Amino acid sequence: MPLQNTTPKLHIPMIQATNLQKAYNNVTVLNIPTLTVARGESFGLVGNNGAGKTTFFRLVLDLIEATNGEVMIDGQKVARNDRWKMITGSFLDEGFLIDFLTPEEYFTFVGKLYNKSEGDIAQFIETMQDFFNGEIIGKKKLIREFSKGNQKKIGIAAALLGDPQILILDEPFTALDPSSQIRLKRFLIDLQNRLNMTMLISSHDLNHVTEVCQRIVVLEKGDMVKDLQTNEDTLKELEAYFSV
Ligand SMILES: Nc1ncnc2c1ncn2[C@@H]1O[C@H](COP(=O)(O)OP(=O)(O)OP(=O)(O)O)[C@@H](O)[C@H]1O
Repeated sequence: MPLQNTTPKLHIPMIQATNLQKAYNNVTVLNIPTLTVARGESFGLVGNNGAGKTTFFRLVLDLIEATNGEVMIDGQKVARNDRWKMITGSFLDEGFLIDFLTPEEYFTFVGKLYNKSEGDIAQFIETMQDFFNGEIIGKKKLIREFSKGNQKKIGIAAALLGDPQILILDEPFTALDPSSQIRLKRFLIDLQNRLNMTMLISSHDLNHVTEVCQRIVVLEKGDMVKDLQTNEDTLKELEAYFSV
């Protein structure tokens, strides 16, 4: 057997950013000298509007090109190959959806990308029923006809359809009703505990993000200004930081 197949990868960080910079019109909007996310870590990203959170996620997912530096997932440069895509699930915004399909058609489409059978997809939908709260399946509506919150649920579910090792969600709690926010929190914590899933989650809600993430990084104008292991003081520390 070739050596690379027998070498355990456990020592390689799940996500590694090195000298990562993004500039628009010569203005740097993100500057991360080095950042490592370990396997199974739940990583929360907070920061005011325009701090660079979505830009960072777009760079991690190779949706935009870095001005300098690189991101590696599972030891592979995201900008050089596709293998990391099979272990990465993500939902940043409704641009990820195909909104002229019904949710069922969309899940079938995404499931096929991950070689899922019809039975696998039906079983997956069943596991999401609590999160969907009876509002998504069997409605005979196109995704574009659903509310923003329900579109978000469809996108988050689709991100999980390929059994990812890494889940990247941009502001997943925004637009969800309070019951759905609580269900989503429980669901994410369960995925961490049961599957050791690595998570990157941005949020403007300091309560939610500190409940769900073991580590919180604060971005300010593109710079990482805090990197905290979550404990009982973290919420207070963040509230103090953001209070004006
Ligand atoms: N395509 C673009 N062209 C020019 N500037 C851009 C572009 N995309 C993002 N920016 C700028 O990059 C900066 C970071 O934006 P980004 O969307 O990453 O912030 P964010 O932290 O996700 O903000 P929010 O909390 O408002 O969603 C902002 O100043 C934004 O105006």
